[in-house]
Amino acid sequence: MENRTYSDKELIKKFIPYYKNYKDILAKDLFSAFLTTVCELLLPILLSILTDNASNSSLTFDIIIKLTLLYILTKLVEVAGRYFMQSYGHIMGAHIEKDMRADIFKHFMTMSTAFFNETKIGQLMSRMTTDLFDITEFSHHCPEEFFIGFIKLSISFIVLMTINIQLTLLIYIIIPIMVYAARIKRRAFSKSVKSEKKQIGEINASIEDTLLGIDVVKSFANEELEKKKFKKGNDKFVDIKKVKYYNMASYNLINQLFAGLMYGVLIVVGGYFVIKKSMSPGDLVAFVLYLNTIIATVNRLVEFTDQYQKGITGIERFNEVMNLRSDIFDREDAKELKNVKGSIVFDKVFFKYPDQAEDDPWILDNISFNINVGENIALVGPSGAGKSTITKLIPRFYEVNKGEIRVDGININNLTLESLRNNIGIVQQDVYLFGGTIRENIEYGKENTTDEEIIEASKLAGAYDFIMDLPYGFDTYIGERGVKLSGGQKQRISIARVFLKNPPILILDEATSSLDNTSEAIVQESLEKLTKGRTTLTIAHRLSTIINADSIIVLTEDGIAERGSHHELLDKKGVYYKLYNSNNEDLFG
Ligand SMILES: Nc1ncnc2c1ncn2[C@@H]1O[C@H](COP(=O)(O)OP(=O)(O)OP(=O)(O)O)[C@@H](O)[C@H]1O
Repeated sequence: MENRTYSDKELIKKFIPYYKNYKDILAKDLFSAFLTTVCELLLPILLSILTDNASNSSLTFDIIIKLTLLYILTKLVEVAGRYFMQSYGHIMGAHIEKDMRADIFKHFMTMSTAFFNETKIGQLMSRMTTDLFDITEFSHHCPEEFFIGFIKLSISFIVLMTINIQLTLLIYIIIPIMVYAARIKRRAFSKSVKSEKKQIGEINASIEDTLLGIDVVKSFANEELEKKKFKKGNDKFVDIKKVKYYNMASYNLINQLFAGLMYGVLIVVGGYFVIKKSMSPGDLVAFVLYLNTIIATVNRLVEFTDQYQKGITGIERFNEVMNLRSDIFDREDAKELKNVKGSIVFDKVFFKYPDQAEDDPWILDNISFNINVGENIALVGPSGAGKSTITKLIPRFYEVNKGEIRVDGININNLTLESLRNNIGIVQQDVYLFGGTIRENIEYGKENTTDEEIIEASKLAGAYDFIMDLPYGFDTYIGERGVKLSGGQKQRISIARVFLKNPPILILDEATSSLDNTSEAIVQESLEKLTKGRTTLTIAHRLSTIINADSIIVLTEDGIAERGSHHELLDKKGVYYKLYNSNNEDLFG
């Protein structure tokens, strides 16, 4: 928890608004906690009365019956209070967890592509599960534990003070020393628990790494080396465990020593006061029972510091995520892109990815070109030249560093992201389909679609026939819960999505080799239909696409080398001609 931006107090202050909608549940939770605790604290008094009557030989059945009835009553209230406390506390926690999860999800949706490229999805998932769980537990246990602890220690103090001031003060002086010593050991214990978890994580990661790369291990006959590497981590695990258990044992030792000390004081000093008749035997019994409660409360509070720390760390990490601001957002005076025709201009564009160092060369270095309305452009060039980068800049997944990109003559930075992206259709090589039905995946292209529209779009995409052959047609589940689709089938579903969206601008990333010949032909046919009447930029790998394009842009690492039709470029006898004739596959990425 070193180098923290916010103190515990500031973090708790930021967290408190989450209780706002659940004040009534919190009040009920704490009231139940209060009832339970007070009832628990009544038991020593009942036993003290019983002992005093017994030692005075004044115990009667009448007293026993009254004490028993009182005991039953307090026990019933105590049990009921605990029941309500547990229910209300956890229900409030669940509400808070739901609200925080909704907030973090909403926030993720505002983040840019760069954020998701730079952040591991696993880490984000952990924030949505582990951190939120810790915060939920904190949200009700923290008020409950501190409230109960406070009531128990203060009521015990008041009751014991009315019995014997000196003895009470003697015991209460020992408590802070006990808390101090116990906390030191508890912290050391918690630290070793963390190291243990980290080590387990490392061991698991190393097993996973070796098993995933088992072919490489075997081909280098490196099994022994892997075993040695693994043994090191596995041995370290035992060393960490040793420290953990020593710390755990010392923590218990300290607790027992101090408890022993307090009981010792009670026997010696309490016994003395009983002999001196300034305390009755019943008072001594009350002291013993209250001391039990005090020690248990102190231990619980010290142990609760672990959960408290976890909760605070969770809140801190939650806060960190919520404080992240997307670097791509709508400008204050952003305009809607309406009635789009579809011309695209790159005007002296310089670009570097956000995670690149300042002195790294530009990925796009002063790139200028224009695509007229309805034109079909093929982008070709060697791998790494920046073809995909160009296509990511048009929907503003990243923003240019210098220069500007204009759609219909308007700088895209001055448009709302939603209106810009609504007018661009993207078909990627690697199609991602969401869990759910085929219909849901196609509908993703447009809200409130009719069955006719979905059927029409899938027919245009060449997907209708294979969908109808599936067990439940459009209602067939895909992915883990349902059928597995081939690469070509997935492509066609993603094309159907774009048909439904019907955008004036298209960006296509042509598949290189993942499709078999038949699928490729169908996909190609659907794509040709899709591009009709739309401004299209295709990262082209196939000669047929390149030849059919209105114009070819040849991108190399030094920028745009040439532009023209296939025949023009061949006639020019420049870069394209050389690459084409040398049959260099890199020409097409
Ligand atoms: N998210 C990123 N962060 C940093 N650098 C990146 C990122 N994505 C791509 N690059 C780099 O930008 C350069 C251009 O990559 P890009 O993917 O645009 O090339 P490409 O021409 O499409 O290549 P290919 O045909 O292999 O897909 C490469 O050097 C690549 O390493």
